[in-house]
Amino acid sequence: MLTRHGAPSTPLPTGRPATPTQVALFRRPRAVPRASTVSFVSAAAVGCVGHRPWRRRQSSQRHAEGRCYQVVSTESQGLGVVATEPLLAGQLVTEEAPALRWSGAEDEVELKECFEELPVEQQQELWQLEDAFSVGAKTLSGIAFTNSFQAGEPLNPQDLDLDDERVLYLEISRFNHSCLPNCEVSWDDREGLLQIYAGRDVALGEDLCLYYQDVRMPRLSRQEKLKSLGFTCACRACRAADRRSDQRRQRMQQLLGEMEEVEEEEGVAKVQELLDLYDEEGLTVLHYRKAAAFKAYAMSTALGNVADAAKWAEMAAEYSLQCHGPLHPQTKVLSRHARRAADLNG
Ligand SMILES: C[S@@+](CC[C@H](N)C(=O)[O-])C[C@H]1O[C@@H](n2cnc3c(N)ncnc32)[C@H](O)[C@@H]1O
Repeated sequence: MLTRHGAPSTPLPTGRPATPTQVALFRRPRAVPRASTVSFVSAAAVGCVGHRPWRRRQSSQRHAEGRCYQVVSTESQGLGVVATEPLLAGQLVTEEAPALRWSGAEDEVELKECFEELPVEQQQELWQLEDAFSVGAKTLSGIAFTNSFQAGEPLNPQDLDLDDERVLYLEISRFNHSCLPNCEVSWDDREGLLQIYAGRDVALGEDLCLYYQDVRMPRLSRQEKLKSLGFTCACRACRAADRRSDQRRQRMQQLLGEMEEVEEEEGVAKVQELLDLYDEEGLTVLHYRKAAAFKAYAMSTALGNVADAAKWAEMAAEYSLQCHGPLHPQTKVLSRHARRAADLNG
């Protein structure tokens, strides 16, 4: 919340992705029937906002020819996902209903009971998923540790709580992590769907990757954190081990910390520096940019700078449109702010 700046009391959209996270134990999960409406989406323009087109075409059937991606074997990351056609920034890549949804802790026996309530076909699919934790034979909890997401879109990373609801998806589980991701997730609370959007334009044949954790830190810190998720990151950024990249990400981390304390005027300059660093680093994550723009909007509002406030609000709304789509509550709220700020600016 940015209320202490006297700016909008709207919850601040943050850059925290819904990440597959290790959960120690499990409580009774609920089996969620797999929606027959799971849709796979490919490209076609139906709308255009500002300089960044927002595009989607929805296929109502779940079949291969409706998809814009394919699951393939990768060299060093097991299975992964590649684009089977060029994608545009802000394009909905896929959305999926969870196969399992449970309150995320404590009882493996109950997890097993719940798993057994799933139709056999789904049980078999679930056993095919990666298990990065078990030594020898796969276990259900190992699969859940490796592939589940936290349900919902918490406002702050600190909100992450092991009791939170967890969700597991059969298809989306195949998206690998990258510290230079080109896709990001959005939670659709209305239907419990997880959606994946292209964070930038993507070429045919490119790997489609999410980020399982905040990637705005130097390589060694990223690697250490990812080890707790059971693997050593082999993404392009980690393989490159570039000293300048580490310096940029170190500075991002520093700026994000400073932003919590800073005076508004200095804060807007820091947001701009952060966005410039994202550009230099090729870090296209729309959630990060949306959060930064919203922060600058709030601070510009507090400073009474209506022209800047209108510019930042429009930017935040546009990023939200691209990483959440037009119906998401954050997009609606940010669009309202953008309209109000534009009116004030005349
Ligand atoms: C959610 S699964 C992703 C799909 C998985 N590759 C598969 O074969 O089903 C997460 C697992 O994929 C692998 N993985 C994902 N991103 C990776 C990366 N950047 N580097 C190395 N392994 C990765 C790790 O084994 C990790 O535990």
